[in-house]
Amino acid sequence: MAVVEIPGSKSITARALFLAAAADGVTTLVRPLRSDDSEGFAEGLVALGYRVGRTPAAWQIDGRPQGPAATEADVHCRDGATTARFLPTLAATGHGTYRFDASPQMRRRPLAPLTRALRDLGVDLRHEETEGHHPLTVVAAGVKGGDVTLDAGQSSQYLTALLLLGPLTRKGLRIHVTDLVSAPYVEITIAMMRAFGAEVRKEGNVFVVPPGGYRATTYAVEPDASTASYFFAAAALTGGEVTVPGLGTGALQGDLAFVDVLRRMGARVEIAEDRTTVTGTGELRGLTVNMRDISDTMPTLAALAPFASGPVRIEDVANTRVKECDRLEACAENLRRLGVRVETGPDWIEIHPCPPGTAPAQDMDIKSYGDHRIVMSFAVTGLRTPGITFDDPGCVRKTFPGFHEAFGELREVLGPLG
Ligand SMILES: O=C(O)C1=C[C@@H](OP(=O)(O)O)[C@@H](O)[C@H](O)C1
Ligand SMILES: C=C(OP(=O)(O)O)C(=O)O
Repeated sequence: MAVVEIPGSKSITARALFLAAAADGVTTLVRPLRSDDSEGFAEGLVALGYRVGRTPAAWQIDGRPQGPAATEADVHCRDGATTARFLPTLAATGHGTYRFDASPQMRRRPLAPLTRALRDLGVDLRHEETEGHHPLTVVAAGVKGGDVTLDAGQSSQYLTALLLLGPLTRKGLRIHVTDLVSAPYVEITIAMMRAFGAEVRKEGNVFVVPPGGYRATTYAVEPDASTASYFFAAAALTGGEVTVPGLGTGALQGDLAFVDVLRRMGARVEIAEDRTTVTGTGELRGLTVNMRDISDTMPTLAALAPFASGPVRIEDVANTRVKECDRLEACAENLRRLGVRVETGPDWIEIHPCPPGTAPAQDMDIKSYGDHRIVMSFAVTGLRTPGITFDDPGCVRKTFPGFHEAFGELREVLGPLG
Protein backbone atom coordinates (compact mmCIF):
# COMPACT_ATOMS: atom_id res chain seq x y z
CA MET A 1 0.00 0.00 0.00
CA ALA A 2 1.29 3.47 -0.88
CA VAL A 3 0.32 6.81 0.64
CA VAL A 4 1.16 9.52 -1.88
CA GLU A 5 1.45 13.21 -0.97
CA ILE A 6 0.32 15.10 -4.06
CA PRO A 7 1.39 18.76 -4.57
CA GLY A 8 -1.20 21.54 -4.41
CA SER A 9 -3.86 22.14 -7.04
CA LYS A 10 -2.77 24.30 -9.96
CA SER A 11 -6.30 25.63 -10.47
CA ILE A 12 -6.84 26.48 -6.81
CA THR A 13 -3.42 28.12 -6.49
CA ALA A 14 -4.06 30.34 -9.53
CA ARG A 15 -7.49 31.41 -8.29
CA ALA A 16 -6.18 32.00 -4.77
CA LEU A 17 -3.39 34.22 -6.13
CA PHE A 18 -5.90 36.30 -8.13
CA LEU A 19 -8.31 36.58 -5.18
CA ALA A 20 -5.53 37.41 -2.71
CA ALA A 21 -4.12 40.09 -5.01
CA ALA A 22 -7.55 41.71 -5.34
CA ALA A 23 -8.52 41.39 -1.67
CA ASP A 24 -8.57 44.00 1.03
CA GLY A 25 -5.68 42.92 3.32
CA VAL A 26 -2.97 40.27 3.52
CA THR A 27 -3.74 36.70 2.49
CA THR A 28 -1.75 33.64 3.54
CA LEU A 29 -1.80 30.78 1.09
CA VAL A 30 -0.97 27.47 2.75
CA ARG A 31 0.67 24.66 0.69
CA PRO A 32 0.42 26.45 -2.68
CA LEU A 33 1.59 24.53 -5.74
CA ARG A 34 5.26 25.15 -6.49
CA SER A 35 5.56 24.63 -10.24
CA ASP A 36 6.26 26.56 -13.41
CA ASP A 37 2.59 27.54 -13.83
CA SER A 38 2.07 28.80 -10.29
CA GLU A 39 5.50 30.45 -10.02
CA GLY A 40 4.75 32.13 -13.35
CA PHE A 41 1.44 33.39 -12.00
CA ALA A 42 3.08 34.72 -8.83
CA GLU A 43 5.83 36.42 -10.82
CA GLY A 44 3.23 37.93 -13.09
CA LEU A 45 1.65 39.50 -10.02
CA VAL A 46 5.05 40.80 -8.92
CA ALA A 47 5.59 42.35 -12.36
CA LEU A 48 2.22 44.10 -11.94
CA GLY A 49 3.45 45.58 -8.65
CA TYR A 50 1.85 43.24 -6.09
CA ARG A 51 3.89 42.11 -3.07
CA VAL A 52 4.15 38.31 -2.93
CA GLY A 53 6.25 36.76 -0.14
CA ARG A 54 7.17 33.13 -0.76
CA THR A 55 8.48 30.59 1.78
CA PRO A 56 8.40 26.82 1.16
CA ALA A 57 5.34 26.35 3.41
CA ALA A 58 3.21 29.39 2.59
CA TRP A 59 2.86 32.42 0.34
CA GLN A 60 1.73 35.85 1.55
CA ILE A 61 0.10 38.32 -0.77
CA ASP A 62 -0.64 41.99 -0.02
CA GLY A 63 -3.97 42.68 -1.64
CA ARG A 64 -4.72 45.84 -3.64
CA PRO A 65 -8.48 46.23 -4.31
CA GLN A 66 -7.65 49.24 -6.50
CA GLY A 67 -5.63 47.08 -8.95
CA PRO A 68 -1.94 46.75 -9.82
CA ALA A 69 0.56 49.11 -8.17
CA ALA A 70 2.56 49.35 -11.38
CA THR A 71 1.35 51.76 -14.03
CA GLU A 72 3.37 49.99 -16.69
CA ALA A 73 4.35 46.34 -16.85
CA ASP A 74 5.56 43.64 -19.18
CA VAL A 75 4.25 40.27 -18.00
CA HIS A 76 5.36 36.88 -19.30
CA CYS A 77 2.70 34.22 -18.77
CA ARG A 78 4.92 31.25 -19.79
CA ASP A 79 2.82 28.12 -20.63
CA GLY A 80 0.04 28.79 -18.14
CA ALA A 81 -3.41 29.36 -19.61
CA THR A 82 -4.81 30.40 -16.24
CA THR A 83 -2.03 33.01 -16.02
CA ALA A 84 -2.56 34.11 -19.63
CA ARG A 85 -6.32 34.48 -19.19
CA PHE A 86 -6.72 35.60 -15.56
CA LEU A 87 -3.91 38.17 -15.27
CA PRO A 88 -4.93 40.48 -18.16
CA THR A 89 -8.42 40.40 -16.63
CA LEU A 90 -7.07 41.43 -13.23
CA ALA A 91 -4.93 44.13 -14.84
CA ALA A 92 -8.06 45.68 -16.39
CA THR A 93 -9.16 46.72 -12.88
CA GLY A 94 -6.16 49.05 -12.51
CA HIS A 95 -4.89 52.22 -14.14
CA GLY A 96 -1.95 51.77 -16.46
CA THR A 97 -0.61 50.07 -19.56
CA TYR A 98 0.12 46.39 -19.19
CA ARG A 99 1.60 44.17 -21.88
CA PHE A 100 1.24 40.38 -21.73
CA ASP A 101 3.10 37.74 -23.68
CA ALA A 102 3.40 33.97 -23.35
CA SER A 103 5.42 30.98 -24.56
CA PRO A 104 5.05 29.88 -28.21
CA GLN A 105 2.78 27.07 -27.00
CA MET A 106 0.52 29.45 -25.10
CA ARG A 107 0.58 32.02 -27.92
CA ARG A 108 -1.10 29.38 -30.11
CA ARG A 109 -3.90 28.79 -27.60
CA PRO A 110 -7.10 30.85 -27.98
CA LEU A 111 -8.57 33.53 -25.76
CA ALA A 112 -10.77 35.44 -28.21
CA PRO A 113 -14.12 34.90 -26.42
CA LEU A 114 -12.61 36.40 -23.26
CA THR A 115 -10.92 39.35 -24.94
CA ARG A 116 -14.13 40.07 -26.90
CA ALA A 117 -16.13 40.05 -23.66
CA LEU A 118 -13.63 42.36 -21.97
CA ARG A 119 -13.85 44.75 -24.93
CA ASP A 120 -17.65 44.58 -24.78
CA LEU A 121 -17.28 45.72 -21.16
CA GLY A 122 -15.30 48.75 -22.34
CA VAL A 123 -11.76 47.47 -21.69
CA ASP A 124 -9.16 48.86 -24.10
CA LEU A 125 -7.40 45.62 -25.11
CA ARG A 126 -5.11 45.47 -28.15
CA HIS A 127 -3.69 42.34 -29.76
CA GLU A 128 -0.20 42.80 -31.10
CA GLU A 129 -0.05 40.10 -33.77
CA THR A 130 -3.07 37.80 -34.07
CA GLU A 131 -6.59 38.68 -32.96
CA GLY A 132 -7.57 36.60 -29.92
CA HIS A 133 -4.02 35.51 -29.04
CA HIS A 134 -1.05 36.70 -27.01
CA PRO A 135 0.82 39.06 -27.07
CA LEU A 136 -1.66 41.74 -26.04
CA THR A 137 -1.80 45.05 -24.20
CA VAL A 138 -4.43 46.22 -21.74
CA VAL A 139 -4.74 49.99 -21.31
CA ALA A 140 -6.60 49.88 -18.03
CA ALA A 141 -8.94 52.42 -16.48
CA GLY A 142 -11.10 50.25 -14.19
CA VAL A 143 -14.17 48.30 -15.31
CA LYS A 144 -17.69 49.65 -15.01
CA GLY A 145 -19.50 46.30 -15.36
CA GLY A 146 -22.96 45.44 -16.65
CA ASP A 147 -24.29 42.72 -18.96
CA VAL A 148 -22.02 40.64 -21.15
CA THR A 149 -22.46 37.50 -23.30
CA LEU A 150 -19.84 34.75 -23.31
CA ASP A 151 -19.28 31.51 -25.21
CA ALA A 152 -17.26 29.27 -22.87
CA GLY A 153 -17.69 26.16 -25.04
CA GLN A 154 -13.95 26.06 -25.75
CA SER A 155 -12.69 26.87 -22.24
CA SER A 156 -14.30 27.46 -18.87
CA GLN A 157 -11.34 29.68 -18.00
CA TYR A 158 -12.99 32.54 -19.94
CA LEU A 159 -15.94 32.36 -17.57
CA THR A 160 -13.75 31.98 -14.48
CA ALA A 161 -11.82 35.11 -15.47
CA LEU A 162 -15.04 37.13 -15.80
CA LEU A 163 -16.50 35.75 -12.56
CA LEU A 164 -13.33 36.69 -10.68
CA LEU A 165 -13.56 40.17 -12.24
CA GLY A 166 -17.20 40.67 -11.23
CA PRO A 167 -16.79 41.92 -7.64
CA LEU A 168 -14.03 44.32 -8.79
CA THR A 169 -16.30 46.17 -11.22
CA ARG A 170 -18.27 49.30 -10.24
CA LYS A 171 -21.73 47.87 -11.07
CA GLY A 172 -21.14 44.13 -10.90
CA LEU A 173 -21.53 41.71 -13.80
CA ARG A 174 -24.33 39.72 -15.38
CA ILE A 175 -22.64 37.09 -17.55
CA HIS A 176 -24.93 35.40 -20.11
CA VAL A 177 -23.27 32.06 -20.91
CA THR A 178 -24.19 30.44 -24.24
CA ASP A 179 -22.07 27.28 -23.86
CA LEU A 180 -19.76 25.81 -21.22
CA VAL A 181 -17.13 23.03 -20.99
CA SER A 182 -15.23 21.89 -17.91
CA ALA A 183 -18.13 23.05 -15.74
CA PRO A 184 -16.71 21.75 -12.41
CA TYR A 185 -13.91 24.33 -12.68
CA VAL A 186 -16.54 27.07 -12.50
CA GLU A 187 -17.79 25.52 -9.28
CA ILE A 188 -14.25 25.76 -7.87
CA THR A 189 -14.20 29.45 -8.84
CA ILE A 190 -17.54 30.18 -7.17
CA ALA A 191 -16.64 28.29 -3.97
CA MET A 192 -13.35 30.17 -3.72
CA MET A 193 -14.94 33.57 -4.43
CA ARG A 194 -17.27 32.85 -1.50
CA ALA A 195 -14.27 31.94 0.70
CA PHE A 196 -12.89 35.42 -0.12
CA GLY A 197 -16.18 37.12 0.83
CA ALA A 198 -17.85 37.58 -2.58
CA GLU A 199 -21.18 36.31 -3.89
CA VAL A 200 -22.29 34.72 -7.15
CA ARG A 201 -25.87 33.85 -8.13
CA LYS A 202 -26.98 31.67 -11.01
CA GLU A 203 -30.23 32.61 -12.81
CA GLY A 204 -30.59 29.99 -15.54
CA ASN A 205 -27.62 30.54 -17.83
CA VAL A 206 -26.85 33.97 -16.33
CA PHE A 207 -24.18 34.34 -13.65
CA VAL A 208 -24.87 37.39 -11.49
CA VAL A 209 -21.93 38.86 -9.57
CA PRO A 210 -22.55 41.91 -7.37
CA PRO A 211 -19.79 44.48 -6.76
CA GLY A 212 -18.12 44.65 -3.33
CA GLY A 213 -14.58 43.28 -3.73
CA TYR A 214 -12.86 40.50 -1.80
CA ARG A 215 -11.76 40.00 1.82
CA ALA A 216 -8.28 38.63 2.59
CA THR A 217 -8.14 35.29 4.37
CA THR A 218 -5.93 32.29 5.15
CA TYR A 219 -6.47 29.70 2.47
CA ALA A 220 -5.20 26.09 2.40
CA VAL A 221 -4.75 24.63 -1.09
CA GLU A 222 -5.92 21.02 -1.60
CA PRO A 223 -3.76 18.50 -3.47
CA ASP A 224 -4.13 18.52 -7.25
CA ALA A 225 -6.77 15.99 -8.33
CA SER A 226 -5.56 15.84 -11.97
CA THR A 227 -2.05 15.02 -10.75
CA ALA A 228 -3.49 12.36 -8.44
CA SER A 229 -5.05 10.63 -11.49
CA TYR A 230 -1.66 9.15 -12.54
CA PHE A 231 -1.17 7.58 -9.13
CA PHE A 232 -4.74 6.23 -8.96
CA ALA A 233 -4.38 4.83 -12.49
CA ALA A 234 -1.12 3.14 -11.41
CA ALA A 235 -3.00 1.32 -8.64
CA ALA A 236 -5.78 0.22 -11.00
CA LEU A 237 -3.24 -1.04 -13.54
CA THR A 238 -0.92 -2.93 -11.21
CA GLY A 239 -3.31 -4.36 -8.64
CA GLY A 240 -1.69 -2.17 -5.97
CA GLU A 241 -3.30 0.25 -3.54
CA VAL A 242 -2.79 4.02 -3.55
CA THR A 243 -4.13 6.46 -0.95
CA VAL A 244 -4.04 10.20 -1.51
CA PRO A 245 -4.58 12.19 1.69
CA GLY A 246 -6.24 15.60 1.44
CA LEU A 247 -8.63 14.69 -1.38
CA GLY A 248 -11.89 13.40 0.03
CA THR A 249 -15.64 13.92 -0.03
CA GLY A 250 -15.29 17.68 0.49
CA ALA A 251 -12.80 18.19 -2.35
CA LEU A 252 -13.47 21.14 -4.65
CA GLN A 253 -11.96 19.64 -7.78
CA GLY A 254 -14.14 17.84 -10.30
CA ASP A 255 -11.17 15.81 -11.54
CA LEU A 256 -11.44 13.60 -8.47
CA ALA A 257 -14.33 11.98 -10.39
CA PHE A 258 -11.65 10.20 -12.42
CA VAL A 259 -11.77 7.54 -9.68
CA ASP A 260 -15.40 6.84 -10.69
CA VAL A 261 -14.11 5.94 -14.16
CA LEU A 262 -11.60 3.56 -12.56
CA ARG A 263 -14.41 2.09 -10.45
CA ARG A 264 -16.49 1.45 -13.57
CA MET A 265 -13.47 -0.32 -15.08
CA GLY A 266 -13.19 -2.65 -12.09
CA ALA A 267 -11.01 -0.95 -9.46
CA ARG A 268 -12.11 -0.67 -5.84
CA VAL A 269 -12.52 2.97 -4.76
CA GLU A 270 -13.07 4.42 -1.33
CA ILE A 271 -13.61 8.15 -0.91
CA ALA A 272 -13.42 9.08 2.79
CA GLU A 273 -13.80 12.53 4.29
CA ASP A 274 -10.10 13.40 4.01
CA ARG A 275 -8.60 10.81 1.63
CA THR A 276 -9.24 8.66 -1.41
CA THR A 277 -7.99 5.12 -1.93
CA VAL A 278 -7.92 3.16 -5.18
CA THR A 279 -7.15 -0.55 -5.18
CA GLY A 280 -6.55 -2.53 -8.34
CA THR A 281 -8.49 -5.79 -8.51
CA GLY A 282 -6.84 -7.36 -11.52
CA GLU A 283 -9.93 -6.47 -13.54
CA LEU A 284 -9.83 -3.59 -16.02
CA ARG A 285 -12.91 -3.44 -18.25
CA GLY A 286 -13.37 -1.32 -21.34
CA LEU A 287 -16.06 1.38 -21.32
CA THR A 288 -17.54 4.40 -23.08
CA VAL A 289 -17.20 7.54 -21.02
CA ASN A 290 -18.06 11.21 -21.47
CA MET A 291 -15.14 13.28 -20.15
CA ARG A 292 -16.41 16.79 -20.95
CA ASP A 293 -16.28 17.70 -17.25
CA ILE A 294 -12.89 16.13 -16.49
CA SER A 295 -10.93 16.32 -19.74
CA ASP A 296 -7.51 16.87 -18.12
CA THR A 297 -7.73 13.19 -17.18
CA MET A 298 -8.48 12.07 -20.76
CA PRO A 299 -4.76 11.36 -21.45
CA THR A 300 -4.52 9.37 -18.18
CA LEU A 301 -7.35 7.11 -19.30
CA ALA A 302 -6.04 6.91 -22.87
CA ALA A 303 -2.65 5.75 -21.61
CA LEU A 304 -4.27 3.11 -19.40
CA ALA A 305 -6.82 1.99 -22.00
CA PRO A 306 -4.81 -0.60 -23.99
CA PHE A 307 -4.62 -2.75 -20.86
CA ALA A 308 -8.41 -2.98 -20.57
CA SER A 309 -10.20 -6.14 -21.64
CA GLY A 310 -12.43 -4.25 -24.12
CA PRO A 311 -12.33 -1.01 -26.13
CA VAL A 312 -12.22 2.33 -24.30
CA ARG A 313 -14.11 5.14 -26.00
CA ILE A 314 -13.76 8.67 -24.61
CA GLU A 315 -16.33 11.18 -25.85
CA ASP A 316 -17.06 14.93 -25.83
CA VAL A 317 -13.46 16.09 -25.43
CA ALA A 318 -13.05 18.43 -28.44
CA ASN A 319 -11.46 21.08 -26.23
CA THR A 320 -8.49 18.79 -25.49
CA ARG A 321 -7.36 19.78 -28.99
CA VAL A 322 -6.58 23.33 -27.78
CA LYS A 323 -4.58 22.49 -24.66
CA GLU A 324 -0.78 22.40 -24.36
CA CYS A 325 -0.98 20.36 -27.58
CA ASP A 326 -3.70 18.59 -29.56
CA ARG A 327 -4.08 15.93 -26.89
CA LEU A 328 -6.42 13.66 -28.86
CA GLU A 329 -3.89 13.30 -31.67
CA ALA A 330 -0.87 13.22 -29.32
CA CYS A 331 -2.40 10.32 -27.37
CA ALA A 332 -3.39 8.51 -30.56
CA GLU A 333 0.03 8.92 -32.20
CA ASN A 334 1.91 7.75 -29.14
CA LEU A 335 -0.32 4.73 -28.64
CA ARG A 336 0.04 3.79 -32.34
CA ARG A 337 3.80 4.14 -31.95
CA LEU A 338 3.53 1.45 -29.24
CA GLY A 339 1.54 -0.83 -31.53
CA VAL A 340 -1.97 -0.06 -30.25
CA ARG A 341 -4.98 0.36 -32.60
CA VAL A 342 -6.61 3.77 -32.07
CA GLU A 343 -9.25 5.83 -33.87
CA THR A 344 -10.10 9.49 -33.34
CA GLY A 345 -12.93 11.79 -34.41
CA PRO A 346 -13.52 15.51 -33.92
CA ASP A 347 -14.29 15.06 -30.22
CA TRP A 348 -13.58 11.41 -29.40
CA ILE A 349 -10.93 8.73 -29.21
CA GLU A 350 -11.35 4.96 -29.21
CA ILE A 351 -8.57 2.68 -28.03
CA HIS A 352 -8.51 -1.06 -28.59
CA PRO A 353 -7.09 -3.65 -26.21
CA CYS A 354 -3.47 -4.53 -26.85
CA PRO A 355 -0.92 -4.21 -24.05
CA PRO A 356 1.74 -1.86 -25.48
CA GLY A 357 4.94 -3.63 -26.33
CA THR A 358 3.17 -6.92 -27.12
CA ALA A 359 2.61 -5.99 -30.76
CA PRO A 360 5.80 -5.27 -32.67
CA ALA A 361 6.34 -1.63 -31.70
CA GLN A 362 8.26 0.66 -34.00
CA ASP A 363 9.23 3.31 -31.49
CA MET A 364 9.21 3.36 -27.69
CA ASP A 365 10.16 7.07 -27.41
CA ILE A 366 7.03 8.99 -26.39
CA LYS A 367 6.65 12.40 -28.08
CA SER A 368 5.55 14.82 -25.41
CA TYR A 369 4.78 17.92 -27.55
CA GLY A 370 5.86 19.93 -24.50
CA ASP A 371 2.77 18.66 -22.67
CA HIS A 372 3.21 17.62 -19.03
CA ARG A 373 0.08 15.45 -19.15
CA ILE A 374 1.32 13.37 -22.09
CA VAL A 375 4.49 12.53 -20.15
CA MET A 376 2.75 11.82 -16.83
CA SER A 377 0.07 9.71 -18.53
CA PHE A 378 2.50 7.57 -20.51
CA ALA A 379 4.54 7.05 -17.35
CA VAL A 380 1.50 4.99 -16.28
CA THR A 381 1.75 2.97 -19.52
CA GLY A 382 5.44 2.56 -18.72
CA LEU A 383 4.62 0.65 -15.53
CA ARG A 384 3.65 -2.32 -17.72
CA THR A 385 5.70 -1.53 -20.84
CA PRO A 386 9.44 -1.99 -20.52
CA GLY A 387 11.60 0.36 -22.57
CA ILE A 388 9.39 3.47 -22.73
CA THR A 389 11.37 6.73 -22.88
CA PHE A 390 10.34 10.39 -23.27
CA ASP A 391 11.74 12.99 -25.65
CA ASP A 392 11.14 15.77 -23.10
CA PRO A 393 10.63 14.35 -19.59
CA GLY A 394 11.26 17.78 -18.01
CA CYS A 395 8.04 19.32 -19.32
CA VAL A 396 6.31 17.97 -16.18
CA ARG A 397 7.65 21.15 -14.52
CA LYS A 398 4.43 22.91 -15.59
CA THR A 399 2.50 21.31 -12.74
CA PHE A 400 4.74 18.78 -10.95
CA PRO A 401 8.53 19.27 -11.16
CA GLY A 402 9.13 16.27 -8.87
CA PHE A 403 6.86 13.91 -10.80
CA HIS A 404 9.48 11.40 -12.00
CA GLU A 405 10.97 11.00 -8.51
CA ALA A 406 7.53 10.56 -6.91
CA PHE A 407 6.36 8.13 -9.58
CA GLY A 408 9.64 6.20 -9.31
CA GLU A 409 9.07 5.84 -5.57
CA LEU A 410 5.57 4.53 -6.16
CA ARG A 411 6.94 2.05 -8.68
CA GLU A 412 9.31 0.74 -6.00
CA VAL A 413 6.47 0.37 -3.49
CA LEU A 414 4.21 -1.38 -6.00
CA GLY A 415 6.94 -3.94 -6.55
CA PRO A 416 8.02 -5.92 -9.61
CA LEU A 417 5.57 -5.57 -12.47
CA GLY A 418 4.84 -6.90 -15.86
O1 LIG B 1 -9.84 26.83 -14.65
C1 LIG B 1 -8.90 26.03 -14.54
O2 LIG B 1 -8.09 26.10 -13.61
C2 LIG B 1 -8.76 24.97 -15.55
C3 LIG B 1 -9.81 24.67 -16.40
C4 LIG B 1 -9.71 23.61 -17.43
O3 LIG B 1 -9.53 24.23 -18.68
P1 LIG B 1 -10.70 24.44 -19.77
O4 LIG B 1 -11.83 25.11 -19.13
O5 LIG B 1 -10.00 25.25 -20.81
O6 LIG B 1 -11.08 23.05 -20.27
C5 LIG B 1 -8.53 22.67 -17.20
O7 LIG B 1 -8.30 21.92 -18.36
C6 LIG B 1 -7.27 23.44 -16.86
O8 LIG B 1 -6.19 22.57 -16.63
C7 LIG B 1 -7.47 24.25 -15.60
C1 LIG C 1 -4.87 22.31 -19.78
C2 LIG C 1 -4.04 22.47 -18.75
O1 LIG C 1 -3.51 23.62 -18.34
P1 LIG C 1 -3.89 25.16 -18.62
O2 LIG C 1 -5.10 25.19 -19.52
O3 LIG C 1 -4.18 25.74 -17.28
O4 LIG C 1 -2.65 25.72 -19.23
C3 LIG C 1 -3.60 21.31 -17.95
O5 LIG C 1 -2.98 21.51 -16.90
O6 LIG C 1 -3.88 20.16 -18.33
